[in-house]
Amino acid sequence: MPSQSKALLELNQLACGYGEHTVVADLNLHLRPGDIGCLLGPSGCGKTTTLRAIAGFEPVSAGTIVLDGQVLSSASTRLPPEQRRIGMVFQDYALFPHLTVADNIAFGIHKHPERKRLVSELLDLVKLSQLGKRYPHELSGGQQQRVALARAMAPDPKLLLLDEPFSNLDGELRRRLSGEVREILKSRGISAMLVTHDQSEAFAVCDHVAVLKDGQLQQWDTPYNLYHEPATPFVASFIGQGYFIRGQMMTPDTVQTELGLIRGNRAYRLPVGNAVDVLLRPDDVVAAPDGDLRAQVLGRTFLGANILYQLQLPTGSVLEAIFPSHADHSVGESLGIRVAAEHLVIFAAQGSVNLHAQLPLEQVLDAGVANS
Ligand SMILES: Nc1ncnc2c1ncn2[C@@H]1O[C@H](COP(=O)(O)OP(=O)(O)OP(=O)(O)O)[C@@H](O)[C@H]1O
Repeated sequence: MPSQSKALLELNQLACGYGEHTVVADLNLHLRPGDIGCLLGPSGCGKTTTLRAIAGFEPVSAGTIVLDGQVLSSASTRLPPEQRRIGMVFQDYALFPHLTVADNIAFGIHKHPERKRLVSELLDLVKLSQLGKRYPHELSGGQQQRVALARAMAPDPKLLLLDEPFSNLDGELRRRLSGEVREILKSRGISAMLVTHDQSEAFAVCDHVAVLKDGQLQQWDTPYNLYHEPATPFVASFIGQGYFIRGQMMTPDTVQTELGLIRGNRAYRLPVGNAVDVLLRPDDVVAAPDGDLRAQVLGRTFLGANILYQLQLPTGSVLEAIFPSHADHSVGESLGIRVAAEHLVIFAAQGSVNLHAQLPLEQVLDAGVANS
């Protein structure tokens, strides 16, 4: 997966903030040409600040922002936003209310000799060719967002920045438009960086995602790796669902837990004998009707094709499991389960560790060997 191709956008040891207040520090990431990247993290972690620094609206206090080999920002230089060849799509679309859709799109290319053709192409691309003469207030939210996208694409920027582009839209429209935007960007090979705090949106739209916490980069990786190979406990709990259960390293690739002996698909660097926390996603737990390991249904959420169950183990530990909804279990029912984790995610145990209190060994051994 890692490619040797030259990065389009490089953030190198980037630090930025407001006055003396550093918001983001030591941020390193490289976006490849044609890729859609994402800055994801909880409110206040510095996503918008980073995006605004890339756009040239905020200074950087250390490190560099490099686009296509050119240093745009450093502690001593800042190329003005209009000279960066970067397009921006804002959360509130920021369309000009007194201009038609076509004139909004043409705004940044009014001197271009082929302006008419370009506007017509872009209208087609964003599926608004019938609405060129309308004004923004005559459009739905999703249509306004597509105009904003077309307007940002018109000057042929090297990079598009999108700041929470779907946050004003709800549910189904949000999901559909985010898919459409990905298709539009991919069809033109446009590189983009998007800000969101919505993990499912980041996964649906982006090739690479930076998870930020308190202005620190936790991981820059593909959605698949963030989910299956989170680098830190924060990423593990921020991305997707899951619970940690306590365990003990038995060999470099096996952990003893109350769910039995769980084997990973590689050797881990944690010393044998150490207490660890093992992440179990709902899809890591499968039904084993005749199994010895039992769990009680604490709660259930019907999701259509699947049901998400909250389960309690005999020790009191809680985990989640997702099963197809044709097997319908009620709260209070006892289920046989086993672990089928292909990507075992293990961290050194967090907080105070009392392994024996958490994991009565006889119970562990009674539970048998899972996933071995
Ligand atoms: N203009 C400003 N002056 C001073 N501090 C600011 C300014 N804008 C943002 N901050 C602070 O910088 C930190 C990061 O803000 P930022 O907007 O980058 O976060 P974010 O991750 O985009 O959050 P959200 O998801 O809520 O938009 C916050 O503590 C915020 O209060």
